[in-house]
Amino acid sequence: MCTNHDYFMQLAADEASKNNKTNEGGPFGACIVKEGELVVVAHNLVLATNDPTAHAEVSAIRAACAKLGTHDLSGCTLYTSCYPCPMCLSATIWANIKVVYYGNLAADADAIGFRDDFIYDFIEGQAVDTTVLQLSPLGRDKTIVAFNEFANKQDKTIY
Ligand SMILES: Nc1ccnc(=O)[nH]1
Repeated sequence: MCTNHDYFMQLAADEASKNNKTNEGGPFGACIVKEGELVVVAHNLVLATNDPTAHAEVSAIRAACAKLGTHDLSGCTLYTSCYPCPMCLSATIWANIKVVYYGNLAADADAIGFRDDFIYDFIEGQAVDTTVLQLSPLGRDKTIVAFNEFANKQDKTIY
């Protein structure tokens, strides 16, 4: 069991290292495992795809969902070379992944120039630089319409 854990984390770590040679994105790798079997290995693709959301974990979730043909990764385990950023943590929860193993800490990512820690601070209202994002309410009377329709919809899917 311990051997498998080490094996899957090594896959994630090697995938992260690859990016230092190919420059497809930051040094982050991840893999998703189901019932002890590898589903996908993925790495950060932010630079290769011009997609700021293409973190290793999101890329792994997208690939696993495509491969398994579902939006629901219940029963899957995520191994990631770094503690997930808030976006990836949310994506993990949305995907119903319940078990995550991480290698590096958010502080380790901060130490090499990534803003993981900063975003956590921002969400907690503790960021020093609050000019990074202006977040204002607007037009709820317009937007609530679709929510009211959904509330009354008979054939809805909740995820
Ligand atoms: N934890 C992470 C931070 C930034 N990029 C990633 O792919 N992963």
